[in-house]
Amino acid sequence: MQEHVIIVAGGSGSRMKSDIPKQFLPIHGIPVLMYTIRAFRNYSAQLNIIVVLPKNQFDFWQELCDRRQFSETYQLVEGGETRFHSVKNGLQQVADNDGLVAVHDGVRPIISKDIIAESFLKAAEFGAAVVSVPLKDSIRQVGENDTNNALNRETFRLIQTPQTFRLDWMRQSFSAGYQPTFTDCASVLEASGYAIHLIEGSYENIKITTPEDLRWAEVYLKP
Ligand SMILES: Nc1ccn([C@@H]2O[C@H](COP(=O)(O)OP(=O)(O)OP(=O)(O)O)[C@@H](O)[C@H]2O)c(=O)n1
Ligand SMILES: C[C@](O)(CO)[C@H](O)COP(=O)(O)O
Repeated sequence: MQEHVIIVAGGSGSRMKSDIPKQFLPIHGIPVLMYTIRAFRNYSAQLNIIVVLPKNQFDFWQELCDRRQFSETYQLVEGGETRFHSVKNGLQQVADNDGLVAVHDGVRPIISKDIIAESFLKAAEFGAAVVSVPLKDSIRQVGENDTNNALNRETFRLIQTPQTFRLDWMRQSFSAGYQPTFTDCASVLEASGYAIHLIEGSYENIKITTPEDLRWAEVYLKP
């Protein structure tokens, strides 16, 4: 079955508050997005890789690639207003309808070959495979008037990417339209009635969101 990945890097990185978009920030001198693309290429030479970036960052990205002689093969696609729209733009570049498509955050560079392989394997079996980890901290729900109450953390999971799906399920779900509650692809497919199969992720598979995440990424990533 043909495998595809849409690596979304079309966001603005507002929480990082950096001068350059967080997907381009250097870790050991190498831009974050290059680690992410390489992780998927190392998984498979046959994988169809689609990278989504804001149109106004294409030239800067090309400069970075030239400077670092980064020559991995992938299709470059323009980002959208929200993550949902960026994924949808990426999906339009996939010609196939029978294969599997993984969606991964461009700013999750510490993704292992084993997790990528498992996500495709389980998506082939269940139709929808989403990477997750159990909570290590306690959890409380906050309410009005400064109230809060304990919840059972065993009943929760933190959701990561890759999130991998049958292509026909993806197309059907993304054609149903955007809802502001969508924070990932799993929520989009769930809204269309598809069951999500959770698979084990990794605590190292962090999403680079705020400045301290960069320091962890430096520790986990080898130059
Ligand atoms: N319109 C958007 C918004 C987000 N993303 C991507 O979705 C991933 C997860 O989003 P997040 O970490 O929230 O990235 P940003 O939206 O860039 O960050 P922030 O929310 O801090 O502005 C990132 O790889 C981001 O580039 C995207 O492709 N297109
Ligand atoms: C897709 C995601 O990384 C799964 O944890 C997350 O939902 C992205 O959320 P964000 O609000 O775009 O950071």
